[in-house]
Amino acid sequence: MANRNVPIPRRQLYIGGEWREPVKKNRIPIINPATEEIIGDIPAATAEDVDIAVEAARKAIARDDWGSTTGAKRAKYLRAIAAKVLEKKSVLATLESLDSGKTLFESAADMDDVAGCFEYYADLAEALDSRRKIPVNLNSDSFKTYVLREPLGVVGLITPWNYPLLMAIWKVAPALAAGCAAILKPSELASITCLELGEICREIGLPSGALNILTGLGPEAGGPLASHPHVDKISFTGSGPTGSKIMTAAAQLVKPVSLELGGKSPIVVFDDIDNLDIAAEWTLFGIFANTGQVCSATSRLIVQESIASAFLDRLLKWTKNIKISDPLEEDCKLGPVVSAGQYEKVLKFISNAKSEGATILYGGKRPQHLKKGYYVQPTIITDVNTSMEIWKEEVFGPVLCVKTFKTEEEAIELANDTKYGLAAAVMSKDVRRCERFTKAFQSGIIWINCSQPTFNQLPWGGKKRSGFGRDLGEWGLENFLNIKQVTEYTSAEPWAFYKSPSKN
Ligand SMILES: NC(=O)c1ccc[n+]([C@@H]2O[C@H](COP(=O)([O-])OP(=O)(O)OC[C@H]3O[C@@H](n4cnc5c(N)ncnc54)[C@H](O)[C@@H]3O)[C@@H](O)[C@H]2O)c1
Ligand SMILES: NCCCC=O
Ligand code: NA
Repeated sequence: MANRNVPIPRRQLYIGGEWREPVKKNRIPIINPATEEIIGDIPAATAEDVDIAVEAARKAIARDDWGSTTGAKRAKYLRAIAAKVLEKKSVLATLESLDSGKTLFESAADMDDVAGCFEYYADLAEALDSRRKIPVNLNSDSFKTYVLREPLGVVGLITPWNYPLLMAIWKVAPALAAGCAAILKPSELASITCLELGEICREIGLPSGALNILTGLGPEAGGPLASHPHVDKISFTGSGPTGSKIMTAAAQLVKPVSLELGGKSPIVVFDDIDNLDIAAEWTLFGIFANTGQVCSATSRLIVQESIASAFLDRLLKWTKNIKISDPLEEDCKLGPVVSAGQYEKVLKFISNAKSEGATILYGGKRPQHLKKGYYVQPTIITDVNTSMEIWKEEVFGPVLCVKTFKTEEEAIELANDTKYGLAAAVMSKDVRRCERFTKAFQSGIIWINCSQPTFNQLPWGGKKRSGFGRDLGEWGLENFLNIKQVTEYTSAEPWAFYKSPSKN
């Protein structure tokens, strides 16, 4: 077991490069979901703190050391942050697990991803210097034109708890690479590592106000950020209902938003797969990794009827082998869900499925050997029909529902039978068929013969009610850039649209 006695730092809000007590001095308890114990507290920002942070960010934009630096200089800061994250990886990973219930293995992998994401956007920040001003040839003797890419300004980043630091960094790294000044509002359910990012920024000497971190409740801290007149954009990751509120607030000021929301993603398994075990493992990884609290979790298994029984049999064998324990224990593969609220919500989805007539093939309860903590067994549900809640709604927990199909057409129809459109997976050795599914799936992310692998270079986001806009890749950087066209009249001749008064 890793050292669970890692002290939980008592931090304040990180504003203008320093720690600052919230104006109203309120704090929110930190709960370890594995023990249900209070292990510390975080500051609770309100509208007053948002105002102070926005002012600090505006000053940073106006200063030479941030707003008008080169991408190459900003890249140095990003690389310094990446190096510090790696230096502190073990403590950060432990804190992430204590706060969110994520297995230590996954938390450590997240820290590598966090550092990799800063490195990736450092490369893009450097490359931006040569793309900052692009001439556009009009074949005109009278006009010279070019297009500028400039930082968008002050940006608000509102993020969820499922990958507490990683989801924040998917926005922080490109925002800083672009030269914006950012205000990060992480989830009140898991904010520790985001506050530690503040300490890292302080240690590496990030110019003050370039990144500000306001922990606090959604409506109290996130709400005023979304509706602030001097915040130029909101980039949000979280649930659909909150996304809708943020879009409504932003709409009042015609403020741009990007929304990364939930999903109910399908994984379609065909009978031509060579190896049932390989497909079974990907299927389980697609829904039980991070205890199913993944926006892109492939939570609907659509399996060809001819192999359904054999495949379910294999899934059960693999599922029974998953170690469920305190996330800091070695080889733990399934920790608790994040909070009491999430625990109740997941169990309610399972009991509703049962009362609607579905069969709980495996799991569905608290594991018997764990008396405390928000643990839910990995759960597989069969006899599902398309009108059931469990087929339609995002559970955000370790719950897989299963349907069978006979034909390819039927599989596509079932896969797209959702209001969401984040991700979709197909398992088949038929290359042409995989191409047909790639085209037919109504989603932003397609996995072929796998589920969930995620790379910094690739765009991340969905369609339908999974939101719009893209994080990651070059698209993630474009989110934070203003495109400005510049047109110069270069002719010595008059424009001659009006009759010249000197000719009267
Ligand atoms: N598409 C993606 O990339 C992606 C990634 C991770 C999570 N998610 C989604 O996130 C959801 C789970 O995360 P969650 O429970 O933290 O979501 P949530 O919507 O409850 O909270 C997300 C963030 O919004 C803040 N917030 C809440 N109410 C607010 C308000 N009125 N105004 C401004 N901010 C407010 C919260 O404090 C938190 O920081 C799931 O639906 C999941 O699918 C999506
Ligand atoms: N692999 C990272 C997925 C992020 C969404 O929840
Ligand atoms: Na917590």
